[in-house]
Amino acid sequence: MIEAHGLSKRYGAKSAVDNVSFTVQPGKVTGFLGPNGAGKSTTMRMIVGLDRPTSGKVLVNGQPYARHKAPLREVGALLDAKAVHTKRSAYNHLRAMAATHGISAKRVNEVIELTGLGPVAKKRVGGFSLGMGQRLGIAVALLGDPHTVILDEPVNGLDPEGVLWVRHLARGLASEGRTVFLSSHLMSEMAQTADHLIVIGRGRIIADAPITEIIAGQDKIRTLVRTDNPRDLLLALDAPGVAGVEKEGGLLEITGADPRSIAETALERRILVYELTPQQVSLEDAYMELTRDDVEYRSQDLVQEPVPAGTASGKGN
Ligand SMILES: Nc1ncnc2c1ncn2[C@@H]1O[C@H](COP(=O)(O)OP(=O)(O)OP(=O)(O)O)[C@@H](O)[C@H]1O
Repeated sequence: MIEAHGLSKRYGAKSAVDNVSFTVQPGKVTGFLGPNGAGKSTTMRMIVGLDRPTSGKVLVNGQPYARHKAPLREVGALLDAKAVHTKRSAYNHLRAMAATHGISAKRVNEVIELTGLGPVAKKRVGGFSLGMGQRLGIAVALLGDPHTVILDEPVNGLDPEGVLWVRHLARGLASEGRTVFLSSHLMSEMAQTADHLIVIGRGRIIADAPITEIIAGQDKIRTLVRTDNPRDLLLALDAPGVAGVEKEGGLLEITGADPRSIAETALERRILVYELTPQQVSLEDAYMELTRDDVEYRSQDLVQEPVPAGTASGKGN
């Protein structure tokens, strides 16, 4: 179990993590979801003692990470897949890690097998693809057979087969009763892997709930209706929980009423409807909506507004 209490991290004037509290339970995959720069890596680094909190604390199985006698057996983490000695082979890298933590050579072979590194285990890590490097990072995280596994963006650089493999691995580890904490900026990935989601934006928690609850919360029926008489249809549909907005050209966007009941109401009132399109709110849309104000850099911020001809600011005149 991981417990964060009022955890904050500032880098000078920059607040990377801002008074965050959450619990990551064993026996589940918990997804840590947020846009770039939201504070996921910083939080994960604080969990394993690589960054010192400015305030607050975080405990792993009841103790700060550094207090555990055999931390690698307690917590396995993939935080930066590139942080390896590039001249060593994957096997030698794992052997060296194992030797310094009293872990057997047998376990090294087990994790090589488990992560599918067998065919490249004797090759120099420097020549590894992003995906192979990622698998090596996961092998290191699993070396101590830890109760708690923390993986920062584990599917980064993996091909579809690799993504599936991480998904099965995470689910398998959780089914053995371990605490599994995975970060991602992709809702679609988390939706298929996690049981529980913690969503972070600009260093603050914006959602912390079982994935089923998050999906259910987004399950609003939205229907686009085109009619000759939008006003009358809106009046006729007026009921608690039903809302409608009139868009251009007789187009209505209706929430809270299913398409059939909209059609029935229109028929009763003899209002002509010539388009009726149920809209699916995808989980990805819901996530974008949830984090819209919490994205650190938006693509539009990076695009210069074009200046219409003849309205230049006077430069060069
Ligand atoms: N060592 C540092 N010095 C200064 N600022 C930092 C440092 N590390 C992180 N930050 C800033 O803190 C904020 C959170 O960064 P963090 O890497 O934790 O986010 P993230 O959610 O992991 O994002 P990403 O998905 O891009 O890795 C960002 O604004 C980042 O620029």
